[in-house]
Amino acid sequence: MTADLFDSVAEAQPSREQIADGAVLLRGFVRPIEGELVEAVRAFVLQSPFRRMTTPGGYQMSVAMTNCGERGWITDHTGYRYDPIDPKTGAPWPVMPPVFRDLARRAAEQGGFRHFAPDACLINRYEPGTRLSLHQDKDELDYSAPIVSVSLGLPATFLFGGLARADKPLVHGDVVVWGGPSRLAYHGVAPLAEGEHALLGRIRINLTFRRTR
Ligand SMILES: O=C(O)CCC(=O)C(=O)O
Ligand SMILES: [Fe+2]
Repeated sequence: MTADLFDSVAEAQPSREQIADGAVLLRGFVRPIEGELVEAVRAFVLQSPFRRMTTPGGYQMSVAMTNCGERGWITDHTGYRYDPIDPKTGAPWPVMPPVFRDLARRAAEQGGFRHFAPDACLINRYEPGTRLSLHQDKDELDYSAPIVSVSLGLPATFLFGGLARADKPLVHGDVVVWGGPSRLAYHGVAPLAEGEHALLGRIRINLTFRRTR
């Protein structure tokens, strides 16, 4: 416990960096609640496990995914969509806990977007070698709400708006918020490097909060 207290003084100095028009990087933003977030994800996956979904083109994604919230993002041979039911379990997705809603709202506010109320949280799991190719988040009905994206575990090189931010990888605790003029910016994740994270081991978890309608 004592070591944790000293760590939080030394490391958890949140900072806010504008990365594009309408996009900010909040370093260390979720460090104060990292334990709660990780425990929540552990509980979700008992109900709705990680799975590698298939794209409409028939490819299996290398990122394993699950969701929490009123609706979850899924892909299969018929297309991409949000669905209130987990196709793997036939039941609703795990409920999005207040700590998730609150963090998404607070982060969005730091990006200049007030009253963000996500109804979906996509949970991505990366292992070394896993990547996510460049794409836009555009399966939502209304682009006025931002995207809030939380990084936990191993660091990742985030590609945003055509720029490789290799000089400053996203690390555990960081949050990226993009909306407004950046809402449809292309982004992706370069293949994850080998590593071992103190809390999560050999993985990276990303939480992507969205308002889908
Ligand atoms: O893992 C990340 O940092 C990005 C995830 C993402 O872009 C997505 O889920 O749409
Ligand atoms: Fe995305």
